[in-house]
Amino acid sequence: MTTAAVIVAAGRGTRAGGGVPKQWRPLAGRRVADWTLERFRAAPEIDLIALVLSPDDRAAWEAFADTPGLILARGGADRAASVRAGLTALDGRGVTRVLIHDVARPCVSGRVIADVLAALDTHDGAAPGLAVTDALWTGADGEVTGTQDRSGLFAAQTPQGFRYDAIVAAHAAHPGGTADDVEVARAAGLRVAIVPGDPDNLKITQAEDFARAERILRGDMTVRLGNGFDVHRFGPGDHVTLCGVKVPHDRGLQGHSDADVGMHAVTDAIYGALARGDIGQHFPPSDPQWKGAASDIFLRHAVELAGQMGWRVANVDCTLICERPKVGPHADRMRDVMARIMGLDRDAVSVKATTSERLGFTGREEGIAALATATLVRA
Ligand SMILES: Nc1ccn([C@@H]2O[C@H](COP(=O)(O)OP(=O)(O)OP(=O)(O)O)[C@@H](O)[C@H]2O)c(=O)n1
Ligand SMILES: C[C@](O)(CO)[C@H](O)COP(=O)(O)O
Repeated sequence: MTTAAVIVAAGRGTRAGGGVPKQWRPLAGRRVADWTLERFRAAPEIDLIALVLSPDDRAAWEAFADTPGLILARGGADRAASVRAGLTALDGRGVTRVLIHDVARPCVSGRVIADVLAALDTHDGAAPGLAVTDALWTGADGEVTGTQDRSGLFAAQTPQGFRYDAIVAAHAAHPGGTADDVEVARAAGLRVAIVPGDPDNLKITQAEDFARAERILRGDMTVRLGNGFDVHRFGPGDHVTLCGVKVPHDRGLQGHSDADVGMHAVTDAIYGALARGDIGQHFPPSDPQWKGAASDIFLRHAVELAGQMGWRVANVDCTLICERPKVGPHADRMRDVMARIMGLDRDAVSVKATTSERLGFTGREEGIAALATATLVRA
């Protein structure tokens, strides 16, 4: 089963104003589109994403051109035409389920994505909806002209999910002019389930919606913590590399890279705070290009990834566990080296050491272990 997302981002955002289409405007430290894409990249169920762009948004085409897992499609004159372009771009890729989402809904949650997909087990389509709770009026010339029955009414959200072949056929058969893809699906006779929507999953439409979305995203989580742990065994050699510093020793540390156990633990703590796996996933030991690699490559990558995801490292704390070599005389140099790599002040980087009282593998001087904690804050 291959699950794709079509994110339609070819609109002009005329109601939001601002001189730039709303998806390219800043929001809580990133662009609206970056938040939306990140939400789908973070969803474990999503295998690939088609991003539908306006031919006029040349900078976006260039920026996203070589992004792995992202297929770019040329948008049309209205939303439905852009959806069709996204669906066509997925043709021949074995897609069985597709979620269609407005780029202008950057606060969509993993819960909503999962619920829509789960409902596709029993329905041809599924979409989040919020039961209307306010009274509904009709009005004209600034006056109320009547009250509408709100029972059974829902406010429709995205992502709207469908079996891929069914929604492609439904769009091909529809003359156009629809509000959303659920309308297209129902016109083709498909059954669409309503799953609980999320009040925070707003569509940025008017200028004032940016402030609400910003509050939601910033309030989402402002601090993240991650931990890292690593061990390397001793082997032949005349030095060890710890937290980027070459320390003379009567043995070396063994590993695929330079075996910098401290820097590896710090790197893993950052990946951990981002919930993005560990060094081995990003730099597989089976790949010969990382043999003997200096570990600053890994740490730089983790810090860059944090930036791309809207986070910055605030501080790290690393504890090296070994009987020898003595770390204390080198600790400040280690802090300086790692601070420079991460773009931090030395005060935000702690390196300390302990023995294990001659107990265990570190006590027997078979290897060195390292523990690290990283704090990330919103960039
Ligand atoms: N030709 C179009 C029109 C709209 N959309 C996308 O459809 C979604 C919902 O549309 P809407 O909120 O109406 O966005 P805009 O069309 O950009 O806004 P406006 O109507 O204010 O211009 C948005 O993600 C928008 O980018 C699209 O991909 N192609
Ligand atoms: C698809 C949609 O998000 C459902 O609420 C919405 O209809 C799209 O926005 P528009 O303002 O109607 O173009």
